Amino acid sequence: MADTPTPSGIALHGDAVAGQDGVLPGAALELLAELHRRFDPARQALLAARAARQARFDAGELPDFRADTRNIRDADWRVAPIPAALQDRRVEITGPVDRKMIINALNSDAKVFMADFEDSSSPTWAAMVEGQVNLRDAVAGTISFTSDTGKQYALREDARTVLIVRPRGWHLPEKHLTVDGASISGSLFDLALFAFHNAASLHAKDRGPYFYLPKLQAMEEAALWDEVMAFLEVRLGLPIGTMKATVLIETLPAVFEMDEILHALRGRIVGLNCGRWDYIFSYIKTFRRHADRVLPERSQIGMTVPFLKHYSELLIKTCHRRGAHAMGGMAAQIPIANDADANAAAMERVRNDKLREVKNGHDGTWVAHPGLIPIAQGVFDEYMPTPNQHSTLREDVVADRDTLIAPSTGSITRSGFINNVDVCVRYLAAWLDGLGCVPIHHLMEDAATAEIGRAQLWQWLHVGGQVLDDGAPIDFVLFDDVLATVAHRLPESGLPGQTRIDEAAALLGELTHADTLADFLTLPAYERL
Ligand SMILES: CC(=O)SCCNC(=O)CCNC(=O)[C@H](O)C(C)(C)COP(=O)(O)OP(=O)(O)OC[C@H]1O[C@@H](n2cnc3c(N)ncnc32)[C@H](O)[C@@H]1OP(=O)(O)O
Ligand SMILES: O=CC(=O)O
Ligand SMILES: [Mg+2]
Repeated sequence: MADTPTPSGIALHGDAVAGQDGVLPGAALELLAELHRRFDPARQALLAARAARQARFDAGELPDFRADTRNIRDADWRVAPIPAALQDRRVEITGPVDRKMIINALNSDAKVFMADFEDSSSPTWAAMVEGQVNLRDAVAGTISFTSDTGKQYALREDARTVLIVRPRGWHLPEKHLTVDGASISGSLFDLALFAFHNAASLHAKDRGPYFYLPKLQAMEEAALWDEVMAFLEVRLGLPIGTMKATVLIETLPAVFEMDEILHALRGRIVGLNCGRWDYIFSYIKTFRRHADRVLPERSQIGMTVPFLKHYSELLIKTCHRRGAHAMGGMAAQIPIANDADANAAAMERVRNDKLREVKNGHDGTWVAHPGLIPIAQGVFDEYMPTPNQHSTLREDVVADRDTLIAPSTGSITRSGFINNVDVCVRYLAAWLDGLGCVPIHHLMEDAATAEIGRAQLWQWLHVGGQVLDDGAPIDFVLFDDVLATVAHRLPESGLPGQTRIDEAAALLGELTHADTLADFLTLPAYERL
């Protein structure tokens, strides 16, 4: 690793990648350093608060609404008006920040493209820097790409899809840039660099900049985002409130602070989103020591399971009361080539998922693949003739603490157990190889979906007393045997990440045997990138 000398206190680590000098000029580095010095102590304190809260959950406490913020929940207030470009968000496509993906997504008929530095990105230095280059070119309208087969890609002149960027979550460091010897936060790096390069141009077009904020756990974390954005607005000469945010409610603690999160960002927030996959992961993580709330295998945890149904409906009620969008989430099915029946069944599942969302009152939804846009759009066009449905107040929804954390019934089958191991190893291998989103067994898998399998394996093995539906105990003999079989079989499979299978299996073994559930799979994995 070569270190590149830069302005005082700032160091770049690792081999320089194409486009790095353009993305990280001195002025951008100075801005990042200033952000780090100003805001990193607060970020560290918030991460420590997460750990302290989890320790209380581990000791038996249950999450609940906060007593000290009752006045925020009870008072009548609304979020700032939503800009024209974000009024209608019925279909949002998401995807990692590689060049072809960005062009295809912005050329799609989706209302929004969420360019993702988070769940669907493996944060190699090259991917993070190239992602900034690609987005800068996309905003400038000059992005183009030629594939290995010679296919040319460019933005359509009439492309109208609105860009929203999702930076990494507060927990993730960017180790290739240190300030005074400490890694900068991935969140600050992604958001600030994107704003530095594109804010003026987007603002001039009434297009933002707009952001999706992931994995928040508390209103204080939202308040920190608000401070960061206000600071950047001043530095970049934008009116306060120009940067708009949509917050993913994808952790269990956050569902108890939805009003508070909207309130903390009320000058700039336009909606909340049901990030269902991380939410399921967070439910498992929060209750990792609670044997009475162990979830069944992943295939049995659909959005109609009580704790998920109540969460999504309360999100709609909360948002609409405050004048904010209540965005739905991602169905994991993707088109299946070469098997018409399987494809029809997968598309029907997506359609039913979107139908449930629009009928419940969501204002829009996510798709993982362009082939799903017509399905989602068809359903929302049919049931939502207006740009959004904020007038659906859902005052009928009663979601108290107990319903939001309700235990689930179901089973753990042998194939469900094996599937968790198999998907985790395949996904981790791809991630270590630089791919953050891959199709596995015809489903979209990203960091959030993989976390479910990883956390379940740990919990099933550590909470005690778990058995498969055939009566076999879930123990380390079973796990080690399945892991060895999977790791032995996979190298034959011709998958992305094939060369990292052994490393992925070793990491899963280590994480699953550890006495404590690691907070995020991506933290130990990042050390190996
Ligand atoms: C839990 C969460 O956080 S959800 C949000 C994070 N997850 C995502 O964003 C999912 C993004 N989706 C993807 O990465 C991909 O769709 C995958 C990995 C699931 C499947 O990818 P592939 O197997 O390559 O799909 P497939 O071969 O069918 O792609 C067909 C075409 O659609 C394009 N495409 C696929 N997905 C997307 C997308 N999300 N956005 C734009 N274009 C896309 C491909 O680039 C390809 O283009 P081409 O014909 O010009 O070559
Ligand atoms: O980010 C989305 C999720 O479901 O997790
Ligand atoms: Mg997520």
